[in-house]
Amino acid sequence: MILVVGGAGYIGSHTVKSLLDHKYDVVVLDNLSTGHIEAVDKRAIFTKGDMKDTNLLTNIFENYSISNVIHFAANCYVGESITEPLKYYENNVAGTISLLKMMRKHQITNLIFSSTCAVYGNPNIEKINESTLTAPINPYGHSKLMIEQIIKDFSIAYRLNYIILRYFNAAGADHFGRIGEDHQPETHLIPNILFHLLGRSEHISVFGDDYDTVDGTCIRDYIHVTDLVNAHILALEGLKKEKAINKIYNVGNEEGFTVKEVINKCEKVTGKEATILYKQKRKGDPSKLISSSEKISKELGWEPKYSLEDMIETAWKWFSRFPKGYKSK
Ligand SMILES: NC(=O)c1ccc[n+]([C@@H]2O[C@H](COP(=O)([O-])OP(=O)(O)OC[C@H]3O[C@@H](n4cnc5c(N)ncnc54)[C@H](O)[C@@H]3O)[C@@H](O)[C@H]2O)c1
Ligand SMILES: O=c1ccn([C@@H]2O[C@H](COP(=O)(O)OP(=O)(O)O[C@H]3O[C@H](CO)[C@H](O)[C@H](O)[C@H]3O)[C@@H](O)[C@H]2O)c(=O)[nH]1
Repeated sequence: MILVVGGAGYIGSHTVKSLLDHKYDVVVLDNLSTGHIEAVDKRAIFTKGDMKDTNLLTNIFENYSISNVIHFAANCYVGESITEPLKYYENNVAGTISLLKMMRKHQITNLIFSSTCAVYGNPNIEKINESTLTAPINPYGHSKLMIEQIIKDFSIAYRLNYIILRYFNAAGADHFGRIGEDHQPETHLIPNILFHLLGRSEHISVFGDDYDTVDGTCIRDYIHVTDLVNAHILALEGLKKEKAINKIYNVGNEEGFTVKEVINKCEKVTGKEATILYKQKRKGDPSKLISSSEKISKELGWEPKYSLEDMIETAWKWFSRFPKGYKSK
């Protein structure tokens, strides 16, 4: 049985569905701070609660035969992490320590952890690989890098097999439009462009237009949530065969798009025209992040299947059907 911590969130809920489709039994633990009960597939066992609640974790580990933990739970907004750093260190770092302690106590030895390209900070290179220097520029990135170190040290001292996945920018939704991205407030670029194109906001804000990039706006590497989910399925299978143990992998498309290019692509897919409002740079934003995902391709056989267009199309399908997210269901 797999314990998915944070399984009611955006990436977690898509992963839960796929795990169940792959015939894994799943228990979800989520405090619903940013997640949604409606996003959790009914075939999974759902427990509402916090990963810092040791009694609750004891109950879960005593009642279910958990072989692996997939850990998505975190606060994950770059901007908010600058204004509320303690929230990030407490929930992300202290929360993970609590989870690890309980895993140790109950002899659960397999972990997949959601890290981020934010651990690299603002590297001035074309493609980032796993050996690129880690130098976060915001508390969110710092919190994730601290957790990576804690997991490594924990694994040396006690028995733990781990895989750390450093995702680039997740986007898109389930291809059947059943679940999607629903954050309150939404800070991510693609949903905000699509909300605007749906008529739910007057304009799309673009944060900064004088970065050192082709058109002055930030470059990111967007990866379809389904491709990310597939990386977890492969990681789980890798851990089972012990061939990928204690590794860190980037997960991205190896292609960068500026904010303006993403807006253009959204206009093309939806056939609607956006009104852009240029604003100040957002604090803590690196100018360019593009992945090299060669390592995970070589070692786990992972390949991304979906383009930026696919991400926008599936997100558009989700937002058009459920313009108020899970509340409209
Ligand atoms: N979305 C991205 O582009 C992106 C990129 C890189 C890394 N990540 C990482 O992937 C993971 C999932 O991201 P997401 O976009 O799905 O975020 P999300 O906010 O949609 O999901 C996080 C889930 O964790 C739950 N949660 C938070 N704190 C908890 C706690 N203390 N106990 C129990 N549950 C708790 C939330 O309720 C939510 O359901 C995060 O760890 C994030 O840092 C996301
Ligand atoms: O309304 C918006 C929203 C975003 N942006 C810009 O679009 C780019 C992407 O921003 P997002 O907020 O969509 O994504 P981030 O790169 O800030 O962060 C996301 O990806 C990171 C990894 O890069 C983290 O892991 C994090 O969890 C996740 O939120 C940034 O340059 C941002 O300034 C805008 O111009 N307007």
